[in-house]
Amino acid sequence: MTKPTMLTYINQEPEILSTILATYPEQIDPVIKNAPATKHWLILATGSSINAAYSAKLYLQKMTGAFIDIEEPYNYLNYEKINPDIDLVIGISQSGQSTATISALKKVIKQNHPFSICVTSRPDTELPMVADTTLDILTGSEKVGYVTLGYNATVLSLMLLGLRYATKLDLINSDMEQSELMAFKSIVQNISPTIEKSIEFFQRFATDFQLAPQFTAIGCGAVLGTLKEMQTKFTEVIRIPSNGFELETFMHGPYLGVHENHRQFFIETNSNSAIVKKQLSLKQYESRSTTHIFTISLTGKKPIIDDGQTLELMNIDDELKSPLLAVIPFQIFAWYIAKVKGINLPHLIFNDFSDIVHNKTEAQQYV
Ligand SMILES: N[C@@H]1[C@@H](O)[C@H](O)[C@@H](COP(=O)(O)O)O[C@@H]1O
Repeated sequence: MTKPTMLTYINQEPEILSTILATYPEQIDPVIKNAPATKHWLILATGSSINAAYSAKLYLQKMTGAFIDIEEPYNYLNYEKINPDIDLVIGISQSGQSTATISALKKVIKQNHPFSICVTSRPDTELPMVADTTLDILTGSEKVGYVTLGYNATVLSLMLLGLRYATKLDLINSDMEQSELMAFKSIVQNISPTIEKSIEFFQRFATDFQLAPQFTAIGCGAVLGTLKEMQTKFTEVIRIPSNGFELETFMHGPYLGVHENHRQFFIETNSNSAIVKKQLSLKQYESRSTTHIFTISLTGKKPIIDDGQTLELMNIDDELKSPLLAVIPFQIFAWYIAKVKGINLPHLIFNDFSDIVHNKTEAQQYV
């Protein structure tokens, strides 16, 4: 049997995310069956899983009306004071074996006794044993450590958890629930065309990307998690300086690092006009220093600056759902850029890492 690659898993996203939708609400109902009404949520996760949490956060917040904090578990465990108002905690670990997430979740449960949910692809591991209930993201164990499928399955699973929870608590009615589901369906149906368009876009700019010494992605709102995932994925596989910055954050320091070979990606979503204007002014300013500016658009509008370097994706009216498609180009680019740069991803490196630093309860069997 041939070994799966990152691309194998990216190509499974249309099918698995459709399955997640098709099993709604049966998959989620048992998870929230005993959940009380809550107001202060805490999400603990690291790596791609915390990026997924940021991607779902604004949608979750809108649906549930809860205040949602997201924390890196190791820092939280060792330094932070636990807010006594936290009444629901979610620990996310796709492998179920990130040690800091397990320990931080235990600590919050011990102190506050909140309702606790584990989100994972492996319900048979350590993290689910700590929580009241487990939401399985239905991907099975992802054998490639540079996760792609698991990231997006986590984003959708979290969003649907929020949708069902809001329905259960009568915060939204069933018509609204159905219309949200229809919107998710049309986005998920668009994953395959988005993969194709992203590959075509990569092919057009393959040499430009291959020669890149540095990548930066910029955007705001719900795509904050996408920007962080771009940073994680590009660093993991392309292994050159790669950062994702919130729009305003970029304007307070990082802009000074621009140079003529800097590759910049701007993510455009259906934000309000003031944000659109501000982002455009930054893009125009940056284009004075580098010609390597690319835009990923989810607005359905023709680019204001028609520079031929815009990847026009589906129009997503509700910008809070944009992360589900916005990440696809970065996953595709990460895989193909690593390839053209001659990085042999199936050749595993730092194989003794987990054994020595104990970031996971056991070494992962990646391929
Ligand atoms: N290389 C992987 C990352 O891709 C992953 O995001 C992180 C967190 O993993 P988990 O979601 O299993 O807690 O673990 C590893 O470091």
